[in-house]
Amino acid sequence: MPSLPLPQKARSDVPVPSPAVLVLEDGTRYAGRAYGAQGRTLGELVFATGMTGYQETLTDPSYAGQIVIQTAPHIGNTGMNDEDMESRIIWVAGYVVRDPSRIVSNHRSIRSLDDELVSTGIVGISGIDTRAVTRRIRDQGAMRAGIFSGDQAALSDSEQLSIVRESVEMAGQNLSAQVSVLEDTVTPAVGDRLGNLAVLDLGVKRSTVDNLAKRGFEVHVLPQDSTLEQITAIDPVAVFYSNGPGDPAASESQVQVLRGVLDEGLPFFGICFGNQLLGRALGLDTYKLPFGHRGINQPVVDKSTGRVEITAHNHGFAVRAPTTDEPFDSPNGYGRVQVSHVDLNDDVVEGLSALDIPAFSVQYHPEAAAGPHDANYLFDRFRDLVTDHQNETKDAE
Ligand SMILES: NC(=O)CC[C@H](N)C(=O)O
Repeated sequence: MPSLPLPQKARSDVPVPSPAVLVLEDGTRYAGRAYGAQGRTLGELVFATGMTGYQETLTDPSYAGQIVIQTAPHIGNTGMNDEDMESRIIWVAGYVVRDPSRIVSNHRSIRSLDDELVSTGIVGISGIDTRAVTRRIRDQGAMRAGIFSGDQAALSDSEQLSIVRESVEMAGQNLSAQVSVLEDTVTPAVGDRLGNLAVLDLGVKRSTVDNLAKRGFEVHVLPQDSTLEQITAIDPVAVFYSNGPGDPAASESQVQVLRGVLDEGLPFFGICFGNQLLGRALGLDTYKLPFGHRGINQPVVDKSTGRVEITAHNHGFAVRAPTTDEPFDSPNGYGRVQVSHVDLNDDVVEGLSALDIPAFSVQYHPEAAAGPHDANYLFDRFRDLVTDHQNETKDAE
């Protein structure tokens, strides 16, 4: 069983670490030390390669149901603060790190990551060679896994493995209800007010709301099960679908609502899960990637300009679209569609643009926190789409 060595001799001033084990569904086991809360947790094991931004990763609702492995070896050194939360809580199902920082050193830090994991009940494991686990997932594909510590560490190897193998797969899961707001929450526009924006909250991040508000939208974050009537009731100038956890193939009702939005002619922008649901509304399928994209240095080309952006990603599914530079017809009759962005590592579709209706989306994160801001122009593109649409509607009157 591959593992990093435990300290050989316990020092009297350092608490003796409790053992923990990471068990993959293929039967591989990695021994480590309990980190954060102790007990048992199950989820899809995914690796994130960002060298910064662990707080933003942990609080990104798109990670619900997933055990996150950080390839960055040293985690927790800047502690936790109130400003970098992407949502109100930590969403990961479990956390796998190599070397947790023993001290917290940042002027903004108000608590340690370890304390936060304990107080919020997130079961983690440290002392793991996270890059070795990552290589395994890269070669074998995404897997279900479990972390067992505390009394759960005493279960036999075969008991632990069968618990992992009986756990739920990510494919087919609709997790939107777990992460969404229950009531409309409003963030006022910053600067000149463009109008109300209806944001369907499938797991929206704070940075996205801030970026939209800065473009002049009064941002109404609406529950994930909002109907078309509830969306149009706020008199929106446009509609936005957020990022979020789960399998886009399992979000039928949100796809139907989006078709209603497109039929109304309302301008639309979607990010990540929102891109996948636009794809489905236009009549395309989604599929599961072998191990997903999660990091902050993915090269993506914007086909309309030829410009390459370095971008932040967090997705395990993608849209299947014809691999052609030419526009193709939407199978659902929404006119021509163009694959607007492509990942240069693996040619995965990273953006869609409808040419005959005011709708576009990207699979990656223009709000990038942490991460480069190369793609931040997409929020301007959305604002311009909305103002152009407003001008065209006025001209037609
Ligand atoms: N960040 C997201 O919106 C992720 C979308 C979807 N859950 C996926 O894994 O592909």
